[in-house]
Amino acid sequence: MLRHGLQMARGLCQLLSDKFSVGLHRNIMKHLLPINATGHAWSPLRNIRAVTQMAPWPFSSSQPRDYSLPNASWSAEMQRLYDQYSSMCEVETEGSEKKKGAWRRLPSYNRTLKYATGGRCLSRMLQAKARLFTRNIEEQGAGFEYVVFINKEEKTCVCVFQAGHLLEGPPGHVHGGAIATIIDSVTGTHATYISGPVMTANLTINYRSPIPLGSVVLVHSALDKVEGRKTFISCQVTSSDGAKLHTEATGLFVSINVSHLFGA
Ligand SMILES: CCCCCCCCCCCCCC(=O)SCCNC(=O)CCNC(=O)[C@H](O)C(C)(C)COP(=O)(O)OP(=O)(O)OC[C@H]1O[C@@H](n2cnc3c(N)ncnc32)[C@H](O)[C@@H]1OP(=O)(O)O
Repeated sequence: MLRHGLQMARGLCQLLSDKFSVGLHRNIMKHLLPINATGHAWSPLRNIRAVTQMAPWPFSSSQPRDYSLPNASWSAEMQRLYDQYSSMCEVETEGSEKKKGAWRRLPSYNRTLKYATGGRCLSRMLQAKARLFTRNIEEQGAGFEYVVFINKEEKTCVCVFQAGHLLEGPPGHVHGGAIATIIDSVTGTHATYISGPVMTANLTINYRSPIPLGSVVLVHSALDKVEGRKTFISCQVTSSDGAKLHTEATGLFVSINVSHLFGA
C-alpha cells in the first residue's frame, strides 16, 4: 500500500511539475508522503529530484484529451472570455524564455490520477472505469464546459463555465447540484493549488438567482485563510459581465495524506 501511495505521489508530482511551481509540488510531496515515527514527512530528496528531472510530460502512452481547451460547442462569449484570460497568461516566447503573466490556465483531464501514474498502479486499486465526474460526458457542450485560470500573485482563481442541456434542474435553468459541483471543483482545485492534496470538509452555498442553461458564467474563487490543515475559500458565481450575482459559497478544505483515500 505504501509503495502504491509513493508511486502515486511521484506520478502526481511529475504531472504537476510541468504545470505548477517547484515550491508547490514540494508542498504536495509533504502532504502525500507518509509521516514517520518522529512526526516528520518522509522526504526522499533524491527521489524528488529524479522525478522533477524526468521528461516534463508524465503520460506513458497516448496523450489524454485536455478538456479545458476550446471546442466547437463553446459560445462566442465563452471563447471571448477564454481569449481574455489567456491573453493574461504566462507564455513561452522564442528561446523558451517565459514571459511573465500573472494568470495560468490549468489543464483538465478526465482521469488525472490514472494518467499521472502512467495507468499502472491506480487502475489496480481504483475502478478501471472511474472518470472525473465533471468530464465524463463525451458529447461536447452537453454537460460541464469549463476552463480554470489561476492567478499566482493574487492567489485567486476564475473559471469560465458554460452549462449544457444535460445539467437542467428547474426548466431552462441549471440544477443546483450541478452548480454545487462546479463550485466544489473550482474551489477544490484552488485549495489543492494552495495547500496540496485536500478534501472538501464543508461547502455552504447560497443560491441567489437562477442560471439559464447554455449561458456562460464566471466562478470566482478567493483564498480567505489557511489555518494549519484547513484552507478556507470563498466563491461567487456571476454573470459573464459580473453584473448579476447567481451564487455565493464558502468552502473548507482539509489537507490529507494520500493514505486517507485508501482507508488508512
Ligand atoms: C489528491 C490530488 C488532487 C489533484 C487535483 C484534482 C482536483 C479535482 C477537484 C475536485 C474537487 C472535489 C473535492 C471533493 O469532492 S472531495 C469529496 C467530498 N468530501 C469528502 O468526501 C470528505 C469526507 N470527509 C473526510 O474525509 C474527513 O472528514 C476530512 C478529511 C475532511 C477531515 O478528516 P480528518 O480526520 O483528516 O481531520 P479532522 O477530523 O481531525 O479535522 C481537521 C480539522 O478540520 C476541522 N473539520 C473537519 N471537518 C469539518 C467540517 N465539516 N466543518 C468544520 N470543520 C471541520 C476539524 O474541526 C479540525 O479542525 P481543528 O480542530 O484542527 O481546528
